[in-house]
Amino acid sequence: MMEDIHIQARNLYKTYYPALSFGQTFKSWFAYSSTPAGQNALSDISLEIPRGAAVGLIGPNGAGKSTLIKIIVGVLRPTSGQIIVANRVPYKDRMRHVADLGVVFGQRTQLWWDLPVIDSFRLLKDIYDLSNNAYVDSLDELVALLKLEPILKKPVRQLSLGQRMRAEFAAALIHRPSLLILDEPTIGLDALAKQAIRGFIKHNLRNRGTTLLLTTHDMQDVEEMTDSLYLIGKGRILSKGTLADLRARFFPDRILDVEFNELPDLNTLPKGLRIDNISGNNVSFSLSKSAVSSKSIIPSLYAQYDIISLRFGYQSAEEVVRTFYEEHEA
Ligand SMILES: Nc1ncnc2c1ncn2[C@@H]1O[C@H](COP(=O)(O)OP(=O)(O)OP(=O)(O)O)[C@@H](O)[C@H]1O
Repeated sequence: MMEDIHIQARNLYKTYYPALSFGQTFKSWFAYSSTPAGQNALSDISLEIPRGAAVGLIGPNGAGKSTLIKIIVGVLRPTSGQIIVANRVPYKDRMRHVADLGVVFGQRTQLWWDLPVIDSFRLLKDIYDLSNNAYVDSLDELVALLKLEPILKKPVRQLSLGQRMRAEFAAALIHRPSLLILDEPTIGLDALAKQAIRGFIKHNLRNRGTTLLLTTHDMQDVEEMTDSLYLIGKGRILSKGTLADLRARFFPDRILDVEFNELPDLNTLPKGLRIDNISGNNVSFSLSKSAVSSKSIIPSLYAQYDIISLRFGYQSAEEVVRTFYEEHEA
């Protein structure tokens, strides 16, 4: 069976031209070359996102993520190339497009600032032209999942950022869209509020088949909410795949953190272990996957040393992505 592609971009370019003053515009009519130099925010972007996938778009500041999101949302038109979302061209068919789209921008609100939260939801009911039943079903579900009951009657301006973001998610999903776009959804949130958002996405949204597109600088977001990612730099797609692929490419070794009762003489380590870092009685080792199996290494370490705790891990997503961009720059 052919995969159902939800978002497809082919050879997208977006060039921003500087705004010209009247005088500059007038001059440009007579200049030999009348096209002002533009800046390519996107260069030759092609991607395919299957329905139901959860995809992260990551890249440094200015890489072009927001520009790409705006084209997918339909508020920007590409300079050239093709964008199709659910068989529609977003910027041409905006009414039908937004009816099936939810967006959460961490830095902006879509709620009415001075109104109680519930009034924003009622306004959205009218905007999306939802039936009473559809609205009540969806609202009840979102209020329960996002724990909104205590804040429904509060004006948005009185909410903490964590409360407001939960309300933003409800507003983005009240019409049960098939595509949810999140632009830095956890920015500025404390650890608990981040966890509430990530948990909601992982446990409640993913199993419904909603397609998720996420941009973030927070690699924990990527790790917990997405299955694959596109790495963008200077307006181009530099790589795509899973975090596990990327990790295997840059950090094939596993990490073993050991806390010793007393730092021992580590000259006669079991084969395949390499010391990465020593801090007090804690030692981080690299463990080359091909050389040793964790099953055999644990008993030999315990037999040889006085160990308090031992933990296997992987290089953090942050480190993996940082290394990718560093290598790419080099
Ligand atoms: N309206 C605009 N007019 C002119 N240039 C713009 C405009 N919007 C963005 N740009 C430029 O396009 C490039 C890509 O910007 P974009 O905002 O898409 O990047 P980003 O990856 O979202 O960055 P960030 O992580 O900082 O949000 C940048 O060089 C930016 O300066």
